Amino acid sequence: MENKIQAAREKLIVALDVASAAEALVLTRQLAPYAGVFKVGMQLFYSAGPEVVRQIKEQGVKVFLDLKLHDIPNTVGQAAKVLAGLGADIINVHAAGGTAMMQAGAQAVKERAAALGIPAPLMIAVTVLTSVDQRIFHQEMGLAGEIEDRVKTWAILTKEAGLDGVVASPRETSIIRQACGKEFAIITPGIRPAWSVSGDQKRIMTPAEAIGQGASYLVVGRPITGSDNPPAAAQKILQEMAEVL
Ligand SMILES: O=C(O)c1cc(=O)[nH]c(=O)n1[C@@H]1O[C@H](COP(=O)(O)O)[C@@H](O)[C@H]1O
Repeated sequence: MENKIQAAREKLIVALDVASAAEALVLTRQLAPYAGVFKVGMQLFYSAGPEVVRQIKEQGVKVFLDLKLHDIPNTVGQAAKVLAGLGADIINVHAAGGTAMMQAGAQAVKERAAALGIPAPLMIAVTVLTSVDQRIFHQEMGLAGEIEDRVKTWAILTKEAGLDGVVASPRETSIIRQACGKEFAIITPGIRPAWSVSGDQKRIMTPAEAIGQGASYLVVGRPITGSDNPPAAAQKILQEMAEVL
């Protein structure tokens, strides 16, 4: 069981959606025994600045820098180059930006990492956000068909563009795994243990279900960071993941 707990820890990403480096570092210290990766998103990065990436890494954990780049290829390439220099382990863009944009980001990251002599971060594309349901997809975004078909198409495009994986809901994981193979990284937010509230997330699954579908990593934020006892919540989720590994 100890091996399975360790394997589960490598797959658990805690979303540090907090407003300051101080709060992020307290959570990282408390939760590092249970999670191997910590996610710095827009709120934390915009308030604490790039330095927070290094501060979190000093705790001996990996950093997923979730800034979801989405712009013209040149702009994304230049921005990705800067982010690769911060030492993040995972960086992401939006697949909706298209092949040329994803390629520009991926190439810039590889070149910058090679120039610095550091391992290249995983370059990941966000498919359809987990807060989007079929109604929003059709009526507000004006997209036809099923969400899972769009996710599959974008996952294949992502792989063809030379990226390492995608962010998607756990509900699309098995379709992506089938289409893109076992080496392709699938990062799944929208994780809600049976004891937690769904909030703004729409396409959700429990930690055990997401692992059962073949997710490479699970992103969990509020069920852990918003609980009265974050380490206990993280431990409970880790246990649930380990039981099905
Ligand atoms: O790229 C992401 O990480 C992401 C993509 C997505 O489709 N859905 C999604 O929730 N996320 C992120 O995953 C985290 C989920 O947090 P909780 O809903 O609090 O568990 C947030 O930090 C989101 O920004």
